[in-house]
Amino acid sequence: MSPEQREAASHQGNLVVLAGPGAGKTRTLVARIGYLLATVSRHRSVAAITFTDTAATEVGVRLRRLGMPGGRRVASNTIHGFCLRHILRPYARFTDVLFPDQVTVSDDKQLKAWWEQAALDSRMGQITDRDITNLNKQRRQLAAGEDPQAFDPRYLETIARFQRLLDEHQALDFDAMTERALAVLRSSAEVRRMLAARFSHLVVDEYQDLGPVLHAIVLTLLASGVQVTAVGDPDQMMFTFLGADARLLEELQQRADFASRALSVNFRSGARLIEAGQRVLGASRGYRSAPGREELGLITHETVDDDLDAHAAHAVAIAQERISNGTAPEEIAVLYPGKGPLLNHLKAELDRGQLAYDAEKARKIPSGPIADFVSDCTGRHLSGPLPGVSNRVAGAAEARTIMDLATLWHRRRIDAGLAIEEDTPRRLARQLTAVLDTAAKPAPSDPANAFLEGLCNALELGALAQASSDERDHTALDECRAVCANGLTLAELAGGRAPGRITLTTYHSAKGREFDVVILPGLINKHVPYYGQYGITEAELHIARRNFYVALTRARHEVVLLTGNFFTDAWGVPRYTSPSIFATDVLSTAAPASDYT
Ligand SMILES: Nc1ncnc2c1ncn2[C@@H]1O[C@H](COP(=O)(O)OP(=O)(O)OP(=O)(O)O)[C@@H](O)[C@H]1O
Repeated sequence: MSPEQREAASHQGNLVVLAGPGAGKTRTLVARIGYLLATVSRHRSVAAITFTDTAATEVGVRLRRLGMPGGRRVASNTIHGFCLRHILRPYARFTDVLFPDQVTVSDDKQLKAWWEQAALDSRMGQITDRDITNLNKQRRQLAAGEDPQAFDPRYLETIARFQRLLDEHQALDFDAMTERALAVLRSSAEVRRMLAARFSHLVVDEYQDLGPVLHAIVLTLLASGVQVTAVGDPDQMMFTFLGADARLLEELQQRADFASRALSVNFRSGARLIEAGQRVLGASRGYRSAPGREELGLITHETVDDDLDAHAAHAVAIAQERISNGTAPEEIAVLYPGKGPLLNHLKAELDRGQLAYDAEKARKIPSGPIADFVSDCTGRHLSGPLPGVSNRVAGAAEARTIMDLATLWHRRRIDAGLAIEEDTPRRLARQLTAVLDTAAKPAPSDPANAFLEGLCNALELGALAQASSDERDHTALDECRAVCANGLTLAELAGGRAPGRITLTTYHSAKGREFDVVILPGLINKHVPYYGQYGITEAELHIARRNFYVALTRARHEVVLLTGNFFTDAWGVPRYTSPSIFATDVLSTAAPASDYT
């Protein structure tokens, strides 16, 4: 670990860690949890909240690798998992907060139908998906304690009616979990005391994107004596449309009872690329490359004097050239701003060039506990008996051990009411070994079909999925089978990137990932940043800039910028403009303003 990572990991007391791209957030966070476990009473625990299930699992895996298993002393969850397991299930019954014994998280289709009904009943009329996103954002602000007077009364009524529909059907969505967990905390000093007695620390990752309800939960626990570590990067905030707000992290930073540390070494990218990122931000954050790294990184710029189809053809030609020069296809990403003509042209050109690629959402494995378990088993199957030492799958989380998987499986069987008396993690581990450690060594590019079937049969996953309280599990195995029938490889089922395929994805979905080469076609003003019918607002420009920044900072060695002056928009209207202001910023020779804030 670097000195600044070490210092952040071993700080005493409440802490905000500002970590730029490639700063090794996960490594620092895990080391901090390890440090906290070692320095507080062994009767107390640390709660870690991460953005995704995969990240929550990764924390446990890495702790074990550090030789600090933590066991029951680390509660590593997503925000929803934390609310469910550590607040609602144990404590809701001691308060007036409604919480069904049998938790079923309703699926999106059902939730949409209830939102539509609520909107009709409150005379809001027909609503779109965008309205639902907006209603949910306002619902979060209300739950966090914002003044209802500031909201449109029709919105308020729709939200109240929607919540009544959830109650009537004994149903929940993910927001209801956080809202109700906060209500439990606020309504009972006893519960707050019990949580503070158990958890000495709460460590939260990706704080900039977690929103106002989590922030209110954090402040409530803080006031009850739990120490808090918040890790984040306001420059990479991407969930504004869900209510994320960089001011929440700032609010913690400004408190007298918090210290603040910045991780300014970027272990991912060469110095030239790091500099380019700061030019896009228009501010120097003081980021620098790893000590001793001589390779500066490459910024390649080409002007394309034609429409978006030519940008696509050019991007594909560059990818092909990098592959013929020795870059692995799975280490190349072509990133685009969003749906539209550029994406269609890119797909057509990739097909024409017979370049295998993974497009966002195609061949996507479902989410949820059973699907994650299948992924974890596949990761272990590929890594063999020495996970972490051999066969790391590009883009996948580190493989779990057989014993971890057996414990997970055991827990799921108990939750589903399927456990039998002979079920011990050790016996289950033997069963798992028989399926996962096969005589013939699997290759990441092997089709996943047969392995999935073998796994489902040997572990009776069908019954487990049907009995699960998480609705996503009911369809997860069929969805897995459907993508496997489509030629999914073992590497992909393990949550990684398919060997031999380049990645084609949006700036947004590139978050948290890294590639050797990042190709950015279509950098033309009004296309990037995108101008809607009425132009672009200051706030939208900020969001677009942050998204571009995230895209740019994914590269280890090379960024390719394809700029132009002309494109035909989604309505077939030709637009004559200039190279994207973001690309111009990257290419400008001026040093970024020095205003570290
Ligand atoms: N102290 C270190 N020494 C060497 N390599 C490191 C160190 N810390 C992190 N790394 C490596 O740097 C890379 C970036 O780390 P990581 O992906 O955790 O960054 P991050 O903070 O999550 O970045 P981002 O916010 O951009 O997604 C990884 O390949 C990681 O293994």
